[in-house]
Amino acid sequence: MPTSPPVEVAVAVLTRADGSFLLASRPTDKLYSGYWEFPGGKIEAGETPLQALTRELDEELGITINAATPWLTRVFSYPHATVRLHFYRVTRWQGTPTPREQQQLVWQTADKISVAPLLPACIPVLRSLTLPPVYAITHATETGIETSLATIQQALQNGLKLLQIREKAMPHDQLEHYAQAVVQLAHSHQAMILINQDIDLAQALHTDGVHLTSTQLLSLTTRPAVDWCGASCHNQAELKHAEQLGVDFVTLSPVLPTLSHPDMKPLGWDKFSTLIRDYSLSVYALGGVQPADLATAQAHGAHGIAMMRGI
Ligand SMILES: Nc1nc2c([nH]c(=O)n2[C@H]2C[C@H](O)[C@@H](COP(=O)(O)OP(=O)(O)OP(=O)(O)O)O2)c(=O)[nH]1
Repeated sequence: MPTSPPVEVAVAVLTRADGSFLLASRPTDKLYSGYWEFPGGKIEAGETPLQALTRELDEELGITINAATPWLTRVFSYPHATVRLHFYRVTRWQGTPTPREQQQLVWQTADKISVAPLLPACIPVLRSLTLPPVYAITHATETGIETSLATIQQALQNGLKLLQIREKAMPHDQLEHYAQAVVQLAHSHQAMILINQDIDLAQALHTDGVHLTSTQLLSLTTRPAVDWCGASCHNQAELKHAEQLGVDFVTLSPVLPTLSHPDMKPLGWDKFSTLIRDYSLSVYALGGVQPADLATAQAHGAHGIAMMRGI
């Protein structure tokens, strides 16, 4: 029997400055009535996802979108249909969200959801929403350990929440000591810490997980047993494999010319956004990017930016 194409849906993660986002209960006349969901609805013929979202937020909440960036696209199969959800992050709007379809509205944070049940397709997205916009990567072999630890401490004090230890040329003994110090620093600031490549060390030091190299990613057929798993990607094949493996997020690089990989041709923002159009995982733009590039990265579909220098 031929399968029908997925129903295309545009969905808004309407986010306030404090990081909380809006959930709405589904009205009584709809399937899954009473379930909580992100505001949005089906994309009509001839509409782009953003046009549909603009219409839906006006109809459902009486607001006008001022700033929205593409985020994740996830396919989910319900018994009644398969849906493809085009998530947008909406950070600025005009008007106050007001229930226009007898729905209830509630502001929530990803780590503390107080309403239930959620539409099943929304649940995996909550994990992605806990990921911060900046992902820092260490380069202590270059700067020296003391400088690196001082820089990390300062960055943590300034709000850094996600860090990868990537010291490919550091002798193993030294790496263990350095990593121990970084884990302690990160955890004392409620930041997450991943280790590049070394799954055993990541587990031994009670880090939050591992960041796979692209070669390691392609060689794996099952996801490592860690809480958080990131992966480095440079092309479509790696992006696809990361999805199949079920990692939590990826970096895609190099976006711009970068000191650490001077021989690699940068993707540029257009190719970057083409590669991750309709992608289901959070993507950090990496390679030559600076804090000032965050808005550009998000406008091109990135979750955020990853940086070695510039933290
Ligand atoms: N709006 C929204 N829909 C979601 C989410 N998660 C999820 O699986 N869906 C599914 C449920 C539905 O099958 C589909 C959206 O359809 P809908 O019935 O709400 O669409 P609509 O507002 O255009 O309403 P209608 O014209 O069909 O009555 O997407 C979500 O977070 N928000």
